[in-house]
Amino acid sequence: MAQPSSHVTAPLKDELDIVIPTIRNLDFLEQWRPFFQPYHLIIVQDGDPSKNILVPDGFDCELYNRNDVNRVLGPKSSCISFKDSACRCFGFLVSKKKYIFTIDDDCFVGKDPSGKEINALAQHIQNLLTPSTPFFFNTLYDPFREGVDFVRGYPFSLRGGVPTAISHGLWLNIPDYDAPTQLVKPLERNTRYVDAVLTIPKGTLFPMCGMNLAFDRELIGPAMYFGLMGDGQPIGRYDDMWAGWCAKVICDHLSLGVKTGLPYIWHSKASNPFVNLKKEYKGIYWQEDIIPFFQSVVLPKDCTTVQQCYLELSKLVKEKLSPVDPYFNKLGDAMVTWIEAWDLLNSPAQEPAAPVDGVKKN
Ligand SMILES: O=c1ccn([C@@H]2O[C@H](COP(=O)(O)OP(=O)(O)O[C@H]3O[C@@H](CO)[C@H](O)[C@H]3O)[C@@H](O)[C@H]2O)c(=O)[nH]1
Ligand SMILES: [Mn+2]
Repeated sequence: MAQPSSHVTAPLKDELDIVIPTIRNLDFLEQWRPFFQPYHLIIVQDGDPSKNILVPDGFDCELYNRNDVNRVLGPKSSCISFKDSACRCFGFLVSKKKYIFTIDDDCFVGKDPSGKEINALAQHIQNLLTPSTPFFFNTLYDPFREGVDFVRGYPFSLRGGVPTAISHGLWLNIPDYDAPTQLVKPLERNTRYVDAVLTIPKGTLFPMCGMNLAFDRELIGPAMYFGLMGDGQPIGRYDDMWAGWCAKVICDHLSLGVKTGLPYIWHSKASNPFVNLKKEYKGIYWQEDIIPFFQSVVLPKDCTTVQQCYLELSKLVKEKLSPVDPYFNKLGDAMVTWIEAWDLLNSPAQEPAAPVDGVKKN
């Protein structure tokens, strides 16, 4: 039984937007109502814009469909994917808030081992508001959690940590497996609740999943581009992975932190593994070249903003990865278009975007 909304806190309710990419009705919001109702939702409707997406009453939300994306961005809309969850990054563009929480519409409220419902949003906020420790590993995990601290031998000069840019949550029930793994393990369910939050060490990449993810938009927003995926592209379902690799390299360069672990959500996967295999198979072998590329990236010292780092990265993507496939030339150009769109929509003079074809509901 969901907690009555009167008993649920709503930290940062005016500084955080919830971004949901969707191709289906959003009934799942009923279960999240106690946790999400105080917040503003940005819904990015993918696929056919003429399809009517039902949103439960009582949520403060704006819904953007593809017609809105094209209207708001004009020719720059070419950088926003179509028919892939990558479209969610349009919501990151149009938000005006400091924090973003993005969640998939087949993710539900999880329960911790005591049976208590998990307020995933509050845990992400706790992760983002406390420092990360990428330069020296704390063996008792996140030292800024209640009841934990730095262990003996941890340099005092490093105990201040660094600002946290990304909070990566996990999933009970259906784990975020790639299609081959899901095909050979169709019945595997994640029942393991690990009560830990870890900073991902500097110099280490990780597979960022977009289904239960929060980030500080002012610290790392311009790097959270989910790439060119889906319709018309040779690859899909690597949207969040691409953003995670780019963002982690930039976080390392700018001394920002990335945390993974709590909170858990309950994932009841809606997609088909055979369809997924067709979308992601190129990514499965391309990533054997992509990962060494990101591991080798050294950004110039004079890159001091996320945008500068990202534009430098786009040049390296075109130079180093286009021999893997010409797609990376197109992706490198789309990365530049994304930054142009980001700077356009986030310049002080810019009026906030608003859906016209989509709907604004209060
Ligand atoms: O063409 C599409 C397909 C889906 N969406 C929306 O995106 C999310 C994720 O879709 P779904 O839950 O069906 O996919 P999964 O296989 O469970 O998860 C994948 O999605 C990414 C994580 O977010 C990652 O690639 C995989 O983990 C839902 O909200 C769909 O409605 C879409 O917008 N367009
Ligand atoms: Mn899913």
